[in-house]
Amino acid sequence: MSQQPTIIDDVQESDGSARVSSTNSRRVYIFDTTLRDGEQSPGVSLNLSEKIQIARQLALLGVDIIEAGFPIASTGDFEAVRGIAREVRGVAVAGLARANFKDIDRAWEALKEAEQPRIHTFLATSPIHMRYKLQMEPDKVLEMAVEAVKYAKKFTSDVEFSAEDGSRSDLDFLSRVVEAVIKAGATTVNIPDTVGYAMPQEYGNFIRSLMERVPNIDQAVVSVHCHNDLGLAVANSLAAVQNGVRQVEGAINGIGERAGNAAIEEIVMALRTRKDFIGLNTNINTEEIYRTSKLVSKLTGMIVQANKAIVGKNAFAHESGIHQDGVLKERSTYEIMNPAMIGINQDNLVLGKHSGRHAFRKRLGDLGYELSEAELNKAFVRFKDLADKKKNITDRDLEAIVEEETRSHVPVKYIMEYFNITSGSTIKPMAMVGLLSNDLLLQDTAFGDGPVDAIYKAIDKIAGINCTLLHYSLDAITGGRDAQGDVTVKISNEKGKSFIGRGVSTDILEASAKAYVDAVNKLVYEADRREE
Ligand SMILES: CC(=O)SCCNC(=O)CCNC(=O)[C@H](O)C(C)(C)COP(=O)(O)OP(=O)(O)OC[C@H]1O[C@@H](n2cnc3c(N)ncnc32)[C@H](O)[C@@H]1OP(=O)(O)O
Ligand SMILES: CC(C)C(=O)C(=O)O
Ligand SMILES: [Mg+2]
Repeated sequence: MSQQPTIIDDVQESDGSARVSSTNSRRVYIFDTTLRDGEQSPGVSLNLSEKIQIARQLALLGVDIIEAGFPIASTGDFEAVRGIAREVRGVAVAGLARANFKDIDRAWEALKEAEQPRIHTFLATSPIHMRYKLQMEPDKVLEMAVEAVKYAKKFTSDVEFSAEDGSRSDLDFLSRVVEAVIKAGATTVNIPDTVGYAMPQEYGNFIRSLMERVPNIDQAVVSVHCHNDLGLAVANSLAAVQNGVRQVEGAINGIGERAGNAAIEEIVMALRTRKDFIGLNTNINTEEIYRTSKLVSKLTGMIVQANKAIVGKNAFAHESGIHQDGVLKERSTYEIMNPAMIGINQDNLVLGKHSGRHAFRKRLGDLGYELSEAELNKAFVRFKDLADKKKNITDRDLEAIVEEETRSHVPVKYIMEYFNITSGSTIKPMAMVGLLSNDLLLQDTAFGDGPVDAIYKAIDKIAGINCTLLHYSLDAITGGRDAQGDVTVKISNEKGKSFIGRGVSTDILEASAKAYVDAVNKLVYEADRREE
């Protein structure tokens, strides 16, 4: 791999902002484009208040620059950039503009109230884009790029120029463009891999060669902006960083045009976790990563895949017994990052059919159960049977297993005999329930807020109890139209003691009724014992 950059401290400019010569800093600037390129994801459209909410969270996360939008694109985009520029402090706010005066004027109009406004102007430099899209000769492109930067510079000292499709550009021509735009005043030059075509080593070498060729390169921060068409956006960004780049552009959760942008959370955590290897820092408050990811996912509607690095639901979950045992003994056996660093505080041991006794005992311990070795072994067998049938084993399932193991001696006072429901859109649901007790059929009726509630109230009347329903959950044990409904309820008596009940049936009302009767039997047994 390429050589490490020389490491010295950041320097502060007279305006207080850190502007550094690319290879000389330990610091990598994080330029977030979730609200611009991220919003270019098909199907994503954020309104003003959603964009401001995300921008505020990005500021908390500690990104250095928020690209808030492309002001000329629409009134909505203009207002979002202006709103963020006005309201979000402590971070640079950028607006995108094509290399023309009209776009730059509009961008400045939106940005002018920002604490640190940045105009980001761009123009493609690859033969394919210049010939077919722009339909311009390279010299004209160079001239337009310079004019755009000079014009933007009239408004703000902070001007970024992006050579769109930079990675597919001719190195000599690109070097001329980069040198010229820096001379014109660009303080950041970005070399995007616009179509996600580059390979990490190739891109790293390309960036290094470019930086070696441009004599005034030290007067600007060199940046990259990688797309994920071949799944290499993060790898390419890191290769560029290792070759001297000090600004990385990306989006939260990797959203963006087509296959998306480099995922900021992955770049940041790679730099943090492998600081021993790369030797560079960011200013990111990593504990805010998970919250930011959740917010972006919720507001954009772009679901994060479970196995997505850093922020996916499974990113820190261990399901296999051998891994769980290792993690319980020493986390670093299977965890290269502490999830708390990312702001994830959930339990990372997921119980399933591949789990072992160590994890099972630990979870039961967390739920407050201390089982003898024999009880644990019996419960573990039942747990494995259930895990073979059911994908997600919940804490309620575990409680039900333990309850059944440790309270299996509870005599069954009531047996569900039948229930009938009267329900409809214009009447309050009513249930008639029959329970057998010592061969006697006990019946009663009750109204409820729904059919399940009506059944439960009728059962309460028959058993003469007054209890509180603490929890109700319904899972499908098997898939398909004939799926078995598995209901777990948790009720408590007037002293606050809780009892779990379970019922299984293809009819979910029947499963609900059976679960409740099961819990009620435990509750009345406890009450009868107290009276004796
Ligand atoms: C790699 C990127 O992500 S670039 C950003 C992509 N994002 C977007 O395009 C989202 C916002 N875009 C829009 O709302 C619209 O495309 C607008 C408002 C910017 C422009 O709309 P229109 O004026 O109708 O033009 P349209 O989008 O059809 O075509 C783009 C025009 O800009 C030109 N152009 C493209 N890039 C640049 C550039 N960087 N600088 C100057 N001109 C450019 C094209 O050559 C084309 O010009 P032509 O009309 O002379 O052929
Ligand atoms: C506008 C530029 C930076 C871009 O989004 C790209 O090249 O992908
Ligand atoms: Mg892009």
